[in-house]
Amino acid sequence: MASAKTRTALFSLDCYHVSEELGFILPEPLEQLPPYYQPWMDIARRVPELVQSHELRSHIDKMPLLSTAFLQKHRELRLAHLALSMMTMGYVWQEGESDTVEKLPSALAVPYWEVSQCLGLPPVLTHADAVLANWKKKDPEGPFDMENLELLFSFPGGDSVRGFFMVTLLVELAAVPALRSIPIVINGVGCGDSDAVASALEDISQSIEDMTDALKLMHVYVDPSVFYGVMRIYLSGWKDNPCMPKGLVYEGVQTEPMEYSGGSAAQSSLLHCFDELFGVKHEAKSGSFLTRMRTYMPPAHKQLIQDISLQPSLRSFVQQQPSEHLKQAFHLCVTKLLALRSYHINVVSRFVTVPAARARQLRNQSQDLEEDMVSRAPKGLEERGTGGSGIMSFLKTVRDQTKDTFLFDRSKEIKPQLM
Ligand code: HEM
Repeated sequence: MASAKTRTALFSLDCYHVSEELGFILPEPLEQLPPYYQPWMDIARRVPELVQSHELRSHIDKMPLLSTAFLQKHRELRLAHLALSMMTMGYVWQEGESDTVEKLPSALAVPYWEVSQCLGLPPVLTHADAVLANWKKKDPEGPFDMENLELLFSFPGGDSVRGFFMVTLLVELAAVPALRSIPIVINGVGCGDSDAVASALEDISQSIEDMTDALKLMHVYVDPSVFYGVMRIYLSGWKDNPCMPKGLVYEGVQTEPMEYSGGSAAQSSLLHCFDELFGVKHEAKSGSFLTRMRTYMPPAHKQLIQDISLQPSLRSFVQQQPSEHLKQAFHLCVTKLLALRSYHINVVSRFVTVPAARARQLRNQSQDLEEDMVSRAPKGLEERGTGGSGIMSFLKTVRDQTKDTFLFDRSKEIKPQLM
């Protein structure tokens, strides 16, 4: 039996807004705000059609300036942040990269800023909005799967938008067993129980493999040309973005422009948790991008990552213990994480690099560009992720740093599908 001292020191997920069943996913997101906020909801729900008819900006310009005082509960604030984010991205990118805006009007900017302050999120669309809080079950009693899930809000791009956000949601869901095992690993290290740690690490490695399998669904549900040519711009931000070099003025908040990165699954807390748990050390430039991405997460999730990083090192524990079983389990985790990152690079290549090359080729041939969706994609984003990173070099550096976490050089022996 654990002593009172060790019991009080046990690590648990209780205070980090992590759900037992859904992990970082917001459980049962609200679908409606109090009736006072109907003007927001009416516009936010129509973003795809209003962008396509070039009317979103004029609707938002006529919107009343509403008080945020009637938004109290966490789920209300999350829904408000999501709705305001969708409107903001649509407003900024309605005319593509060539005719962006310098200012967000105060009726949008002021409440957006206030809601963001309450939640500790930035005033831009984040992974926590578009994925974690943007879902409902068609049949509330039915399963949490592709057929039974739908979006609360969307962008132009039809089924591919749903596919992109929902597949990402399913990746989050696949990681829940891994999240649940993190306290078992930390507590096992704390009391020197190498069997418990090994078994929890095996569960984590299985869960990471399931994340990779879920990510494979991207190819089923998302059309790369629609992703690249139509919807990707709406995820883009106004930091490190050549289309908006000055950033964006939030009217009524501050006269100076502000810069924020767009939505990216680099803002998902999952891999940040695994990196801290396994002791993956990132190189300076990619590490600082990833650290900056943590400021785009709900504060409780960011805190969890931070607290995992403060625990005694799992990697050193595995090194010191004589158990071969433990070493194997740790290696399996790093191998699966490496395989996930390698597979993700494949996905990015298919959804960004290949369409970008095609768009360049079409431009050089100066063909009838309107014919092809990819050629309508913003040129400024060709080399960049929506989070603003220089894509491939960043992703490959992060993947290679993961390899350095092996206790000894097994990377050649294990042969994950590296590119
Ligand atoms: C079509 C699908 C996807 C594309 C095109 C894509 C693209 C990208 C890009 C361009 C980056 C670089 C950072 C940035 O500037 O945004 C990135 C980073 C990242 N993405 Fe994705 N992504 C996709 C799906 C996903 C999914 C479903 C996940 C899982 C939750 C994910 C997890 C990550 C992570 C964790 C990073 C940070 C780098 C790392 O830790 O390895 N991505 N992604």
